[in-house]
Amino acid sequence: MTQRATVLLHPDFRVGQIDRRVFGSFVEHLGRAVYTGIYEPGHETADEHGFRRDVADLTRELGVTMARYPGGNFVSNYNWEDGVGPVEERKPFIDLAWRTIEPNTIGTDEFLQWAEREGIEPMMAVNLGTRGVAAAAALVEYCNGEAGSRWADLRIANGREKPYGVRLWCLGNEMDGPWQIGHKTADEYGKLAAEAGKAMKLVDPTIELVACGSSSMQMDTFGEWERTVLEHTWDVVDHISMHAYYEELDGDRASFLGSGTAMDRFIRRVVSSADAVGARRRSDKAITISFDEWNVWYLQSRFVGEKNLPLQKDAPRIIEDVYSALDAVVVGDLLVTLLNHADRVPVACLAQLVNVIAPIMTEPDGPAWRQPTFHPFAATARLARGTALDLRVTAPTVTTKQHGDVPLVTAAATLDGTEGAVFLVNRSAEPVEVDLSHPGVALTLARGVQVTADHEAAVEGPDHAARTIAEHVAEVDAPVTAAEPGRTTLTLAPESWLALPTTVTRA
Ligand SMILES: O=[N+]([O-])c1ccc(O[C@@H]2O[C@@H](CO)[C@H](O)[C@H]2O)cc1
Repeated sequence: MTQRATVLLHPDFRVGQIDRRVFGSFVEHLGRAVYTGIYEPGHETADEHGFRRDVADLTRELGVTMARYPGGNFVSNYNWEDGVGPVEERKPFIDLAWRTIEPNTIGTDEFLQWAEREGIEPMMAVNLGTRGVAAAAALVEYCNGEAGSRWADLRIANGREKPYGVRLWCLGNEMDGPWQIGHKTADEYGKLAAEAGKAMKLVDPTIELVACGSSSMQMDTFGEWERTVLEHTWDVVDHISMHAYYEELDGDRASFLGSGTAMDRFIRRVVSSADAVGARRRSDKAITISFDEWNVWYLQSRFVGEKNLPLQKDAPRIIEDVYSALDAVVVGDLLVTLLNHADRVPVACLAQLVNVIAPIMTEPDGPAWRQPTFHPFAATARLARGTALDLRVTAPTVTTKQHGDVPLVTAAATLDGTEGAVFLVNRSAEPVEVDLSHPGVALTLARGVQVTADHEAAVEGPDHAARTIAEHVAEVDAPVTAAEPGRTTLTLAPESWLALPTTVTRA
């Protein structure tokens, strides 16, 4: 018998306004993200600054609103001063995070000017691994200061008069992770982050600060880390970070397809941890979440075994995961989860943008192309505007090894005036009938985008990616099987993600 789910939608039931920064991404000095990724002078599409036009065009098509830089693990041993000033005077150094010789050809100015040209809001991270308060405050002054002080004047001497006005700042990266250069306990990090943040806001009171949360929900210190860090930083920070990567392990497809539920629980737990600190302090402040690293990453199954990286130079090929259509369905489902938490997750970054666990791939001196995961992100960034609606979803569940019971159908909906979008995921291997109930509301569902999962391992290179996309990503009519006033029935394809533009009018 066909499985059924119900989704109740009403324009008055709302989660919250969607912050466009939730469609951010991430450019780290890692592998080929920067060199031969966004930047490759001599490439046939390179602009006058040496940045690849083909990559920038795909970035625009992807709909990325914001980009985090320069790390990631990279930032925890980075001296930002080494990456500014005349390029010919910059010295290479050993990036200890990825054991790569970093030439310092691209630094703060080059990145910020690229982001500005491409209309992307930058999100900068400061080094709280090997450095501290003074270097962090100096970098804010370098980026945002007006003429008349040392670091702002250095920026001007380096050819940039106007302050960049970088609004979002990460206080370090994954400082709870033993792999991090300058790894700290929650107390050590919390105290340092509070002081660095205080100094940074004294330089520019308009900035927003992100404290490091846990590197994943599986960290032994998860929960206690958030509590301790927020106790120290409560008065100075605006957001706490979350990072999560999901992968299919041992062919356990059901758990992998349930990743969005794991992300949902992770968000609820971090919100609870933050609110518990606030409650104890009798504070009305709502700390929000910067989910500044999320994606599918074959981390345990591939990367962890390859962690003893040899020292390399010239932008080595590391962490260049190749994605399947199944991965794309999961990415779409993770976006559904983020939309459903629009009230507490204003900032998120798909990690990363180019070549490194990325929706966009390049060959040096060759083409740039989309991975299957490109499409659910691009469609969501394009369609999800205005307010996220608070849906009521009733769906059959499946018991998974990793996450226990997870629903077989997930959904999100957004509304901007009378224009909206509905996002639906079927995690089951069978078709599912969804009764979309919209009492008192006339709903039209237009042609949208569907991704259906595949069963093959992804193969490197543009040809396989193009074939997978041609076979599994399609523009489709809304799969409506019945409609009556206040109720529309749709059939969702097995293991699929669907985005449909809607118009919503009160009947
Ligand atoms: O679970 N792990 O073993 C693990 C290891 C590294 C790790 O790094 C994070 O992911 C990297 C790639 O985006 C970023 O540079 C860093 O912030 C995140 C998780």
